[in-house]
Amino acid sequence: MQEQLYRVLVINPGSTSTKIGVFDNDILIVEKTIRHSSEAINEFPTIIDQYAFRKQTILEALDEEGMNVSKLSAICGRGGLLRPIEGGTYSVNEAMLQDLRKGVSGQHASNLGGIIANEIAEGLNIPAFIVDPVVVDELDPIARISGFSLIERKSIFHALNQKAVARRYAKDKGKRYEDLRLIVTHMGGGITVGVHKEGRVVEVNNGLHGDGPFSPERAGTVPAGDLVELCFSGQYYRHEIMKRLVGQGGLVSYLGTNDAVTIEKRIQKGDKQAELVYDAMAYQVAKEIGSASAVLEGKVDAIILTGGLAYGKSFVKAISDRISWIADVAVHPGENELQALAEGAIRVLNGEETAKNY
Ligand SMILES: Nc1ncnc2c1ncn2[C@@H]1O[C@H](COP(=O)(O)OP(=O)(O)O)[C@@H](O)[C@H]1O
Ligand SMILES: CCCC(=O)OP(=O)(O)O
Repeated sequence: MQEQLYRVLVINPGSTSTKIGVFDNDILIVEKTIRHSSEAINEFPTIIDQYAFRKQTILEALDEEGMNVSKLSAICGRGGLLRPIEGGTYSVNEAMLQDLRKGVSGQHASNLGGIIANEIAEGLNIPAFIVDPVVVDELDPIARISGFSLIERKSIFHALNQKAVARRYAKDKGKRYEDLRLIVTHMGGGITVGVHKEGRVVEVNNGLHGDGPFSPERAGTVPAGDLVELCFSGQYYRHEIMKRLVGQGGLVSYLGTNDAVTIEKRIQKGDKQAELVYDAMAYQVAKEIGSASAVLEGKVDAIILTGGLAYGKSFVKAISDRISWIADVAVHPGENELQALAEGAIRVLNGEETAKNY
């Protein structure tokens, strides 16, 4: 019997890029990454204000590739900051759209994934899905304790790619993901270090506006008392401080750009400040991996480095030199997110799974 062909458009809005792919079943036939400078992104006061710009970017990219959208079977977007939920493929519904528009758990570009997928799908009368959104929550109870009873730690991370890369690593080693103890470090616009203990992410830093290493555009953990003083100094509005932490934090705040490639060039030309800050980011990532290894009591099968920053050889070396004593370091540059989104949609289209309801 001939296999049914499903053509799926996948949409992955990240903080520094919009990535799209078109798949015929699990075969990628079109892939496009559009990078956004921090200036371009910072022109928009809120994430939802980026909606028309991101959607237009996607439609233009499809047009450039000569892709006829009328042949699509479904559209799948990266899921955003919803209420905490278990992993899986979800149909986009009205409750989800409302929460994404509101930013019920915060503001991040991935909130636009489900919204744009739904908008294009509605016009074509086909289903829209999201898969493993950034709020997938498998934290152990102990990991939720922040040390301040009014504030609970949250699971906000690159769930889609961390899970996809971890599963791929297990498969390559001929093992089951559920049998491994891995530390997966996704290094993109945000950086998250997840402790994958036998198939569950029991500990991870909240890479949006919680804690962990600083990243190209996020502040990560900052000294709490000093932050409180700044908030009440009368110098800043709430939204300004938030923007300094998310969007204008990290590399952007020290060096004015979220682009590690530009920073590497500046370092090669002798820019000492760029060298110090870039190495400080590697140092903080290494510290977070060290603390993740304590969660696993030192019994770590492998440390996986992934995301766009994992293309940077000197950056990867600066981390590896500090942590390779813990376990083998596997480098998986870029991400598996487009494939993981397509596979999640196709599992539902071919009846292998039923889409979950939000
Ligand atoms: N070849 C490369 N070398 C070093 N850094 C890179 C390279 N390619 C991309 N990056 C950096 O990776 C970061 C973006 O990672 P990515 O995973 O694409 O982020 P996001 O999905 O959050 O937009 C940027 O700082 C970018 O400059
Ligand atoms: C909100 C956690 C996921 C994240 O930081 O994604 P980007 O690196 O794509 O911004």
